[in-house]
Amino acid sequence: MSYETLDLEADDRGVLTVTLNAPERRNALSAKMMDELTALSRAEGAKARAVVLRGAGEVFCAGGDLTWMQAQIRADRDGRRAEARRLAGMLDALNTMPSPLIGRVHGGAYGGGVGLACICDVVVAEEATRFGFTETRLGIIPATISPYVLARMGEGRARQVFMSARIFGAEEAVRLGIATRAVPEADIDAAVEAEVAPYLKIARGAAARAKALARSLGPRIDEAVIEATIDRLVEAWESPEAEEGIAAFLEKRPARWA
Ligand SMILES: C/C(=C\C(=O)SCCNC(=O)CCNC(=O)[C@H](O)C(C)(C)COP(=O)(O)OP(=O)(O)OC[C@H]1O[C@@H](n2cnc3c(N)ncnc32)[C@H](O)[C@@H]1OP(=O)(O)O)CC(=O)O
Repeated sequence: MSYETLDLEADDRGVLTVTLNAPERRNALSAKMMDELTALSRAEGAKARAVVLRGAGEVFCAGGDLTWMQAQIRADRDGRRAEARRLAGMLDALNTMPSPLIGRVHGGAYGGGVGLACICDVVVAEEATRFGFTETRLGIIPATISPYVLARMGEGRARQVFMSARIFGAEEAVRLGIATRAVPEADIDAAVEAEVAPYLKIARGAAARAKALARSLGPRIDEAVIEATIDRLVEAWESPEAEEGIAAFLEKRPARWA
């Protein structure tokens, strides 16, 4: 399959490196990129011995594409639900992909970008990376990503970072359980390679079953939970705060809150 928004590079060990490739928009998750990540997780990604996920340009991923979100605010309810389901479906497809998923995170990860990191089995972050659940600055909430985030950090810490939308560094991301380790910029590729290495020596089927077992025994992320997050995102898009917050970002001005 060919991809417009992803660059794929497979090596002879079965390691597939997937690069989010829309650097001019800071790798924001457009509808096209979501569909391609879903397709990849069921095709090449599912067959790889390990998948490394990274971003082109200055940041790993700026989260959901806010021009796409603004279009949902202006769409009808059925359209909004379908698009929220597109995002939730992509997160579920990646989360249930049997192959080990190793995140190589640099520069910044915001909103859905942190959500992607939370779906990875291992995350190596550059020390200078900035993280943030910035949704409440935009008048929306971390909705479809929230089950994966809660699985990493628990309710108490999620409340703090979700509600405040504060930006934090890579060391704190490690403490919160988002990243496995933080390394200097010069060491990141070697660190990713060190994280990939164990997966080249183990039985792939057993590793996939271990991943599925951990998922089934961890916090419940089933169809009902995913549907509830879709409802919450649709509700968020329907609020006047979303209209103002997203417009303010796209118009490069401070939001005017009531
Ligand atoms: C998944 C769910 C929710 C979300 O994910 S909501 C989105 C959360 N993300 C953010 O709040 C990040 C928004 N972006 C930024 O804060 C900054 O762009 C940056 C990532 C810190 C990078 O800053 P920098 O100064 O390097 O670059 P610019 O701001 O000038 O951006 C360049 C260019 O890219 C456009 N852009 C950036 N981010 C997005 C985005 N998320 N969506 C659309 N477009 C984006 C930006 O507008 C600039 O475009 P120009 O046309 O060049 O001006 C919900 C759930 O959980 O369900």
